Amino acid sequence: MQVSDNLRQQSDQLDALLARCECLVTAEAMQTAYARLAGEINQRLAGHLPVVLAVMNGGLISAGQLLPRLAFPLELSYLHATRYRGATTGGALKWLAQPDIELAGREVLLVDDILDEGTTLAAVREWCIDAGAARVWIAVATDKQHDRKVPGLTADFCGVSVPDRYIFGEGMDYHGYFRNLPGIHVLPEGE
Ligand SMILES: O=P(O)(O)OC[C@H]1O[C@H](OP(=O)(O)OP(=O)(O)O)[C@H](O)[C@@H]1O
Ligand SMILES: Nc1nc2[nH]cnc2c(=O)[nH]1
Repeated sequence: MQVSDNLRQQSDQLDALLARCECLVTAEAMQTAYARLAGEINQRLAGHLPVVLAVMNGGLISAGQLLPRLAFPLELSYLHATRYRGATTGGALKWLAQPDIELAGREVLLVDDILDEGTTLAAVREWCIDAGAARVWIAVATDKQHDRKVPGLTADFCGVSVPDRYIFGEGMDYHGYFRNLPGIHVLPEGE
């Protein structure tokens, strides 16, 4: 099948953009961060039979990196709550899918790619508590450094701290693309 000129052009533009972007955290450094994060989670949650919830879409890669490194029985499900939907600034949270595991009385580990302002994880944590979760833990691959966080919301487990810029890779997108990129990348300043 022939790729349309339009798609080919878009693909070339994305390649050109990526070539101008800066890599903030290398793929190797992210592997080290996932391994440390998993070690911390193993220490805290082994024996608790937690429910691990990947926060889609961004949490897909973090969950995929962490889960094989968790050395205890757990149940896995996912939820899809989004407020950026391809944009570089956040809007209202929209739920697209809720978890299919009963959370009452369970310890729940939310896994996501980034804690930015915290609106997403605060709402998801609240939802889990309303569903009867005994305790909600938060694990993120990245934690963005600024003073706009939802008060009281912190990650229990964090891979790397990142500066206050729009980043992508390791599950995070740029207009829907680049989630599959290993490592953390930023747009050139001012773009
Ligand atoms: O801390 P916040 O400011 O709320 O931002 C963090 C959220 O933003 C991203 O999700 P997004 O809404 O982009 O959906 P996606 O996972 O499908 O990319 C990311 O995966 C987090 O869930
Ligand atoms: N891709 C991406 N998604 C986000 N969601 C919240 N902050 C960010 C960010 O910096 N990059």
